[in-house]
Amino acid sequence: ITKSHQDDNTNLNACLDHLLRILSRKDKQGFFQYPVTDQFAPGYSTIITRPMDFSTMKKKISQDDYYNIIEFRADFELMCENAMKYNRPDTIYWQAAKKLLATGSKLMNKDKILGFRRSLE
Ligand SMILES: COc1ccc(C(=O)NC2CCC2)cc1-c1cc(C(C)=O)n2cccnc12
Repeated sequence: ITKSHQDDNTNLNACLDHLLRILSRKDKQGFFQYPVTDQFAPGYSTIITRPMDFSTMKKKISQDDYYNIIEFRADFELMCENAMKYNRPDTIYWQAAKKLLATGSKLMNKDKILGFRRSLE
């Protein structure tokens, strides 16, 4: 019997929720939990055209917005790259983003993703 589209998404969403929890736990200071506001970061919305944060990624999972793990990883990388673009290398935000990006790359490297996909079949 063929699996319904909904089944596929349920497995994928369970996978993505798991990845989000692991990555989110690394952000102990909460710098990536919510959208950055211009109030805290002057000029942020003009410098960063595609903002991303963990709460937005969580909402996208619940709305079935991610077709696969690659799309989820792209949003994660966007979130880290935004922080390394807006903030200078000597800031706590730039350094936190770099560390987070390294964790994500290990967690979602090509082989791991292949393994995930096989487990979804
Ligand atoms: C949701 O975003 C945040 C939430 C809380 C904090 C925060 O607790 N900042 C205090 C630590 C020194 C002030 C910072 C941020 C924050 C993230 C960021 C990012 C991710 O660029 N940021 C940049 C400039 C100024 N503040 C921030």
